[in-house]
Amino acid sequence: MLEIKPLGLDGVMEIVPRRLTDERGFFSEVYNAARLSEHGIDVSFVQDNHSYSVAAGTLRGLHYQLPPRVQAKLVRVVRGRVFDVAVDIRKGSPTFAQWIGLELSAERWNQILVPVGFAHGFLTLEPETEVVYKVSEHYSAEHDRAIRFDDPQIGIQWPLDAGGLHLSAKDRNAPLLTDATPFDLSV
Ligand SMILES: Cc1cn([C@H]2C[C@H](O)[C@@H](COP(=O)(O)OP(=O)(O)O[C@H]3O[C@H](C)C(=O)[C@H](O)[C@H]3O)O2)c(=O)[nH]c1=O
Repeated sequence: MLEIKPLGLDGVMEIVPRRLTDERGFFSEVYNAARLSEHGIDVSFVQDNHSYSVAAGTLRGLHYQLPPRVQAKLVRVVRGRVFDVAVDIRKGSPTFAQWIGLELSAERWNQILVPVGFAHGFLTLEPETEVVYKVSEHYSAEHDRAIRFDDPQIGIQWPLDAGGLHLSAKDRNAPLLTDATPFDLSV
């Protein structure tokens, strides 16, 4: 019922659930804990989020929550397309500051699993894009943190086109990874 592909950074996976089509349209189990567990993915999610971005070129991220409110995320696009990015921010990790990017779209029907210890962000590639995602820990404004999307130490190759970039003030003024709140996510 689903395809799972490691993306080359510790635990970051692409997941593609099947769409069962008939003359009416399709049906898809977009989240099934037992199916994921069969593939060794045992994350309990406690909150569903839904973000809608009007314009292409909207960049949300890079975000994470500090311990003890760290979050794993299961992200998918139900309308439009995004370039989705996970960054390893675990102090002491051999792949610290490395990133993985993946296009998620309603058409591809694919998802990305972002484990605890990774910052997450996405750039919308079409207007009117809707992203829905599960998180494994409730939102905590006190533990919510951001890192600059264009941090040279990380070096994400965002597919920016000539259009403007739409950022929140929080993201525009986010610190670099080196100046981010010191934390040890390997706990
Ligand atoms: C994340 C979150 C936010 N909020 C409130 C806080 C603000 O009043 C408003 C917008 O929050 P923010 O600007 O942080 O939203 P995004 O920029 O889309 O943040 C998300 O962007 C990237 C892609 C992520 O991975 C995170 O899940 C999340 O940080 O919603 C809540 O009430 N609950 C929540 O779980």
